[in-house]
Parts: sequence; structure tokens; C-alpha cells
Amino acid sequence: MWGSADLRSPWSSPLFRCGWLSPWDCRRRHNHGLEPRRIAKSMKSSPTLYPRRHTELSLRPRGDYLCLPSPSSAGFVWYPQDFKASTSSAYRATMATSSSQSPWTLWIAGLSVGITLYGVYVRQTNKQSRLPLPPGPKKLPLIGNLLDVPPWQPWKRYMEWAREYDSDILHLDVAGQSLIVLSSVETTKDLLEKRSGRYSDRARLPMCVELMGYDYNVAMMKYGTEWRANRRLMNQDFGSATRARIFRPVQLGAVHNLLKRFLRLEDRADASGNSEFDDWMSASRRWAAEMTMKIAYGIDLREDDDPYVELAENAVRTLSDAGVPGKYLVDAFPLLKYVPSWLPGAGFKRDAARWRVFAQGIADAPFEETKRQIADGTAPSSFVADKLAALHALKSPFYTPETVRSMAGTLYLGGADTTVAALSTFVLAMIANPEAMRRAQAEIDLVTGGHGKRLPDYGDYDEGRMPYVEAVVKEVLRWQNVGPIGIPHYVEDEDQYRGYRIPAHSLVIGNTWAILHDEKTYPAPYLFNPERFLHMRSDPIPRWELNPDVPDPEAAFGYGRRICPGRHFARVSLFMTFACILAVFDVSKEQEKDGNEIDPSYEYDSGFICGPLPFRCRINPRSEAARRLVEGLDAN
Ligand code: HEM
Repeated sequence: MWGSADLRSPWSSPLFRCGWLSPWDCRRRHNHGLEPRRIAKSMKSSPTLYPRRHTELSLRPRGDYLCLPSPSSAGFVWYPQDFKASTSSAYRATMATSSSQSPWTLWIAGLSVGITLYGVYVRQTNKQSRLPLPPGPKKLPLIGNLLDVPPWQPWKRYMEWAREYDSDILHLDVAGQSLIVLSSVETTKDLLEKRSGRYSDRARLPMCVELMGYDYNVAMMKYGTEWRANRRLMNQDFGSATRARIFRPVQLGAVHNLLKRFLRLEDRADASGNSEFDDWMSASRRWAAEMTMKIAYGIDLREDDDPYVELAENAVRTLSDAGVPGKYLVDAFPLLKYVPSWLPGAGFKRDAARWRVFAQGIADAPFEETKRQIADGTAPSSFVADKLAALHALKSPFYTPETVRSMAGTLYLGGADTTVAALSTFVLAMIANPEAMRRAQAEIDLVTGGHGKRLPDYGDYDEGRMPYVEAVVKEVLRWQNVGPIGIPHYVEDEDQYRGYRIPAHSLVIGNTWAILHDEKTYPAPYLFNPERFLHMRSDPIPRWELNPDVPDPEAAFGYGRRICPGRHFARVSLFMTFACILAVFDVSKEQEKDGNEIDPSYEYDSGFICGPLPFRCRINPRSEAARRLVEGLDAN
């Protein structure tokens, strides 16, 4: 949503970049999100599966291939694995001319580097205290730890360093960018919560914010009045579990539609004898899109080819690409944003101008549609309709239609991909631990009177009748965090903590992965085990109960004043969705025609939002009664 990936994404390197620029986009567009070498392997073992969407390519399914960016277009091409892009002069030449960073840009960048480094030097020698920096791996001149930070899932390395240096606060220097990594609840509380006045800022992102037009994206906003006005507006409806109740009818409608889509999936699989690989994922994406569009704008999506969904997917895709730190020189040297776009090498400005259409479109098009409906008197209740109607009552110069537009635009960017990633993790977790699935189903059946009788409802949630399902939600959030390092916070001025110097202009990362995989708090942290959050009460009858002594994985939603404002909404949504799916469906591994089960890889992508790499599965009705229950649900 915030459109960034890990600090040194492999996808930003020309050798490993496919045309869709990040695993997430690649997965969405082309049905895979795998590292090129792994795709090549998968193609061998399952040749019909992966190439299906790569229609523009002439694929030879038996052989080893690499997925490389096309030298001549924005697409990508499969090359035989023995093709050495780095030594192929023709390839390098064409790549060089198609690159957005030409010698012109490099000259200007060089000049900016000089000015910036001199400025930093003068500023640091003047103001810097003599305290030591927090521990961390040894730094090389100029590039610092650039080569130490792994491109793939760097949070795992951060966690190892925390152990190696026996320190829950680390300092890294990634080519001049100071990075503070916090690996414990204590440090995140001390800095990101108790000193939240200092630590709630975000770094400046000229490419996304200033050039592409994501200045309305609350997750990227600098800490200040405008951000505060947006958060307050959102908190009015999303700020607590009680307030978020107003969204329940929409949530429930989206869940029912999801169940019906899962059923159709199963019917189709029966008819063709082969389940559609990505249909359960597109059903999940549709579930999240439907919910957020309805809540934000009151808009019902079209069943197929909805223009808003397409616009939003383009926005998320280009934002993910442009947000990769280090991808665009202009982020390091903001002066470059003044380079005229006709100048050779100013490709980033032309990219930004093209992508701006998506950025603005996703904030403007549905907003204008809702305004039209308000004018016609046909607008249903929604975030935009209700807030615009109430603006005059808010009596503050900071609440304007623009605030409503930006907050609503962020709702989609913030709410869709995150919840889809959590739902995909849930499906994977049910495959990983079928015993946990059976126990959750037994609990649901006990409450609803058996599968096929009724679906779980909000009464069950409010009364806490399904602690096992609640524990499943917690464990999904803990086991494979949707945002292993959240969104980096930023500290403008130098600070001191535990006798260490926190340099000015540092990115401050809460390593959620390390916190939620700390074996002292969560023994055997890599196992999916909802029971870690439960204990069995034996009196009067044996039953599960949430164990208050085990900390809630709240860190999954971030820290301090920047903590996710959608967390109450998300938790209820996930609870209701998981409970309803388990009430009527069994989730299991996909089977080959000969009956052999296909194991998912259990691998995850590497970005600020992390979901499992695409995998196949079966989602079958538990019984005829369960099927009839789903078929009988009202159309929403
Ligand atoms: C499983 C679901 C979700 C997870 C795990 C999640 C996680 C996060 C995380 C880690 C952050 C960064 C916090 C920080 O900077 O410390 C964040 C920010 C944010 N989230 Fe979520 N989120 C989820 C769902 C949602 C939903 C459903 C919405 C909207 C309805 C939403 C809206 C936002 C917004 C607007 C921000 C930016 C906050 C700011 O910068 O002030 N999120 N989320």
C-alpha cells in the first residue's frame, strides 16, 4: 500500500528484475512471484502451471530459464539459464539505453551528491554528540553496510545480528542512510511510543510523494497537522472495536460473497478435473477490494473488469515499484526533481508523469463518483458520503473535502493488500496444521449446532464464544507477519538512548519479525500453533480459553502514533472471514490427477507487505448441508 519493498530488493537489480518489477506485481500479473531460478525449476516440475499467463512469450517448457527484463520494452523475456546477461554486450547495451538513469542524470546526481555530502559533513561535525553509535556490523567507507544487508527478507539478518551483538538496538549505515533497528518490545516502546513526538515522522520520498502525487497517502505523510487531521478523521470510525461496528454489514456481505466464490471455484474444478491455480487468490483479492470500496465510497464493484479495481491494482503496482528505496536517484538527491523531463536520462520523470494518472485516479475517480451520487441524492452511507456531510460540524480549518479525499484514497491502499496477505497466510496455515483446523471447526460446530446449520455471526464474536478461532487470528498475525518491518519511522534530530547516539535523519525500524519470533515469548516460534495463546479450562466442562499471560501480537500493526488505524477493523474482519470459511469449507493441499498431494513451498515474498508466494490448494465444502447453506446465502 505504501508502495515500498525491502531496502535492497533483488527485483531492483537489472539481473533479477522481471517486467512487473516486484514479486507482488509479478504474482498478480503473471501468476507467479517466484525468484526467476525457482520459476525455472517449477516450470520443469509443473510445466503447464507457470507459463500460463506469459502469453507474450514463446516458452519452451522443458529447460532452464531466467526471467529478465526485456531490453527493448517494459515487458520481460525468458532467457535460457546459461545466458549471461552480465557478459552479453548486446544485452548490456540495450539495457543501458533503455535505463532511466543516463549519463546526464548521473552528472547531475554527482553534483547533488557532492553538495549533499558536504552539507551532511558540515552539519554532523557541528552538531554530533560524542556518544557511540549502537552496535552493528563493521562499516566500509562510503557504502557502510550496503553489502551486508541481504536483499531478500533482511529482517531475518537483522534478527541474527541482534543475537550476535547481544543488543536489541542496532545501527547500520546503508550507503549513507543511517538505520536504527529495534528488536524488542522494550526498545520499540521506549522510542516509538514513549518518545512518539520525535519518532513518528516518515522519510521524504520525492519520487512517490512529490512526483507521482501520493502526497495524499497518509502512510507516507510527514508527521504534522495534515497527518493528524487525517488520522483523527479515520479514528472517528475506525478508532476502536466499538466504533468499527458500523462496518459489520459490509464485512459480512463481503464474506458471504467470498464463500460463494469459493463454492463456484470448487464446481469449476469438478467440471474440468483441474482446479484453477489462482482463482482462490483472485476471489480473496476481490473480497478485500469489495469491502474497502464499499466502506470508503459506498461503491459496489462490477462482477468482472471493474474499472476501479483495475485502477487500484495499477496504482498499487506502480507505487510498489517506485517505493523501493534506492531505486530512484531522486529519492537520495531531491534536487533531481527539477530536471526537465525532456532531458535524456530524466526517464524517472516521465515514469512519474505516467504513473501519476493511477495515483490521482484512485483517489479522484471513486471520490467524484460518490460526490455525484450525493448530488443526485442516491449516495448510500459510506466514509466519504458521511464525512462530507459532517464536515461543517467539525469546525476546524484542517477538515476539508481534501482531507476526506486523501483519507478515503489511503483506505484502499492500506486495507486491501494487507488483509489479502493475512487471508492467504491463513489458508497456508490450515494446510500446514490440519489438526488446528479440525479443532477450530469442532469449536465452531459446537457453537453453531453443526456444519450446515448456520454461519458464525457477530454475536459469537462479541460473546467470545470462539476463543480457538480468535487464537487462529492471533497466530496468523504472529506466524508470518504481513509487515515484518512495518513502515520505517524517521527521526529528524539527533537523540540519545541508553548511552548511544541516534543520528539525525535516521530511519527507525521496529523489527516486528524478531519481536514476534522471540522464543522466550513464543516458544517454537516458527510453528503455526494457535494453542500457544490458549489454555484449557477444565471447570465446569473442559474448554479452551484465551490465556492472558501470552502477549498479543499487537506489534504486527506497528508502533506508537503511527500504529495501523485499521487494526480493529482488520481483526474483526479476519475473525469473521476465518470462522465462516471453516464453518463450511475444508482447506487442504491440492492433489495431482494421480492423487499425489502437492506441497506448497511455504515461502514468502520480501516487501513491506508480505504474503505467501502463489500456491495451489483445495477449498471444498465440508458436506452437502454446508454447500446448501452457502448456496442459500443472499446475493450482496
Ligand atoms: C492484517 C491487516 C493489517 C496489517 C497487518 C496492517 C499493518 C500495518 C502496519 C505495520 C502499519 C505501519 C505502522 C507503523 O508505521 O508503525 C500500518 C499502517 C497503516 N494502516 Fe494498516 N494493517 C492492516 C490493515 C489495515 C486496514 C484494513 C486499513 C484500513 C482500513 C489500514 C490502514 C492503515 C493506514 C492508513 C496506515 C498508515 C498509518 C500512518 O502512517 O499514520 N491497515 N498498517
